[in-house]
Amino acid sequence: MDALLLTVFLFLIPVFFLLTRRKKSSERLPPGSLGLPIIGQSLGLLRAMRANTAEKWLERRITRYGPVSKMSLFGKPTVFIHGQAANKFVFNNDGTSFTSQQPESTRMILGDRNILELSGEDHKRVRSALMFFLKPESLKRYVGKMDEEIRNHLEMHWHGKQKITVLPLMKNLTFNIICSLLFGVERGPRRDELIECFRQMIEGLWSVPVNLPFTRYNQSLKASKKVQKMLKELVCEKRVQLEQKTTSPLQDLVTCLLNIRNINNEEELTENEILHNIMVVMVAGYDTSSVVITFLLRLLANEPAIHAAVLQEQEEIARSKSSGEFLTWEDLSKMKYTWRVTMEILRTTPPVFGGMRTAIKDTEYGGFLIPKGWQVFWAIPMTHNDGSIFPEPSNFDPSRFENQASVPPYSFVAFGGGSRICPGYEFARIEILVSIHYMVTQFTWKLCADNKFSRVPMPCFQKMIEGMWSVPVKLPFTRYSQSLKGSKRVQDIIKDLISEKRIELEQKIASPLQDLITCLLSSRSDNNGKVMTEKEILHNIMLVMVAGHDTSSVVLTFLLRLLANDPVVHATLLQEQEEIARSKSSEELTWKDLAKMKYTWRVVMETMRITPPIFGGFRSALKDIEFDRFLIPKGWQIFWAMPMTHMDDDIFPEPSKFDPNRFENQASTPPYSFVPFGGGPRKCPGYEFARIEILVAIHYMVTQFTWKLCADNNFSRDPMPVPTQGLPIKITPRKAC
Ligand code: HEM
Repeated sequence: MDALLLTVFLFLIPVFFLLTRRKKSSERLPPGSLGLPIIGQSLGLLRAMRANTAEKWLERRITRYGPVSKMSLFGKPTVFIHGQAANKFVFNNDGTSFTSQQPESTRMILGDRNILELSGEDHKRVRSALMFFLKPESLKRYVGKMDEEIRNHLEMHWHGKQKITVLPLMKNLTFNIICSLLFGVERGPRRDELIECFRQMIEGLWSVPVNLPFTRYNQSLKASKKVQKMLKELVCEKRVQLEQKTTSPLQDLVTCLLNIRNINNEEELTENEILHNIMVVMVAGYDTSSVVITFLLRLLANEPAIHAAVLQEQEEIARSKSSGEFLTWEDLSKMKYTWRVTMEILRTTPPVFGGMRTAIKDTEYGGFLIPKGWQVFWAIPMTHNDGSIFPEPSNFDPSRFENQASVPPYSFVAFGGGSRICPGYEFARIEILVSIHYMVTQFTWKLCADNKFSRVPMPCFQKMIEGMWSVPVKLPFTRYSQSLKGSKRVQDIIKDLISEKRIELEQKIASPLQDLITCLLSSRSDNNGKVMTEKEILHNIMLVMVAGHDTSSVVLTFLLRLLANDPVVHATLLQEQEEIARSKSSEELTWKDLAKMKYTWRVVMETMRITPPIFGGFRSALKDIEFDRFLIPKGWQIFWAMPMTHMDDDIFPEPSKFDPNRFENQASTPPYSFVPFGGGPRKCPGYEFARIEILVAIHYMVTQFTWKLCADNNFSRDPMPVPTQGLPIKITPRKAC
């Protein structure tokens, strides 16, 4: 018995110490809550990012819990730290206390030998190989090449255009620069294919890693395989060229990496390391500089004084060059004011919000424990908006970077710091400065739409639409679930809009007929004088958005396809539209002009007969009904399909023939036969709206452009009819627009 007691006692001693030690550690854990299992605070942070209030969200936590707090992000316990000292702590302890932390999806898509996954000696080796190309001494010789790419971009996408959308164009520009300088892939089909696959690949980079046929992650993995295959071929070609001395080791990043040798004269990086790091550089260089240039253009449109000062600096440089001469490294060093403006953009809207590290051992910060395996989250804006470092931080003031030495260390961290500081800094600087040089000296611009921004890569409305016709399985990775999330965001935005409009109506700043929302807010029921509820307005606005979005766009797409394939119809339609155009000076089209577009509308009708955007619809039987001697029981669905009537040769002889003239005498079309807009009390109320938008759009398209189809002509139903390749066309302006 004594022996038993002694054994139990001896067993309990370590357990006691373990428990008390654990208790002490947990007492030293930072304050805060880990929230719900798995979800934690992830949704809150993501929602705040989308609403562009992530800084405020974090500030609220700081007010509540102090400078160091715990939370749970993306399924892992996390310690949030911020400020200059926190930045220093994270940057200086990389490799000793922390390791870089990427989501599983990133590792699988970009490859496990990419620099973000590496630590210690491997990280140093790969980084110094990348830096061999990305250091200023090497990059100096590529300014001219960058210049050529940017001028080309402006020639193709800016000149001759009245309106452009900046962000997608800037992404296109930065990708083209990467292709040219980093991979030596010149313009042409190979570059186009690479761009397409790359876009698909990055879609799923931050997605939930569930590899099922319909997930984004799965699509992204497939695209990543294609990109890797293409890059592998490229690496092989470059290797042969280097061996045959038909290319120089300094030609581009790939040749540079292949040429670096270790002490045994073997390639310093393995094939996988080269591949995975080319991929990471593609991703890192694509989204960052493009965002900075976009925000610079927005700022220059809003701030005439800053624009004037940038222009003056750039014009002086332009005057010192002969026509067609490329910018040089020396020219860039003269762009001091422009770079200060860029730094202030990077301070106020850093493209990278912050980063994550994983603790590789128990570590202490600010008197609290960061347990081994936990994440550390550091956020750049918290330092950039610190008034003790940058006085009046919400003022946009480039002069704060006049004396850069006066900016305290670890305070301006848009490019990170320490051993993982962004190696693309100089590359980004060149592309931003050269782009701005040509943009300000060759163009002026004004903003068309609103100025707001959020931190979401995907437009939420598009996401909502994508899931409309999906199977309603609410799991985190399904289209349906993405769509529900998109819908929530859209609802939030519309709710805000309704509130704003309600105030504007009350204050009589807006008229009841201003738009659909003001109209619905002002409307009263004929029967009882009741107004619509907030929910009714919200849900019906959403419905109108969906109903009006996919339908007219599909009709216009199929019209363009038809007009490219049928020269006779095109010529007749063009003649009608040109007559109308000739009767006008530069004024806008009117209701009367639309009434003259008789032949065009017949073409539209025939397009909708053959390819109705809506396939059909469902009704639910409220009671047992009989149709054609059969019973449709109460509660059953009725499915009616439009094409069956539109293709009925008793009604439309030779139904597969495209013949707009069958609508010459519309009264001759039997009732209930041509039903693209439905019929009865539920007939589409957007009929006239669609008519106007289609006719106005087609008027300007045919009078200003000619076009040819590039790819195949097939289409499928998703459930709307969609050309399988989105209908790429080659357009040529007919006359100066
Ligand atoms: C304005 C443009 C850019 C900004 C603001 C930016 C920002 C950053 C930041 C903050 C980090 C560190 C993240 C961390 O420590 O967790 C980083 C890392 C990195 N950046 Fe950039 N970046 C920019 C452009 C580029 C370009 C053009 C390239 C490539 C040509 C590039 C390649 C990389 C790579 C490879 C890393 C990982 C470095 C490592 O782990 O050692 N970046 N960037």
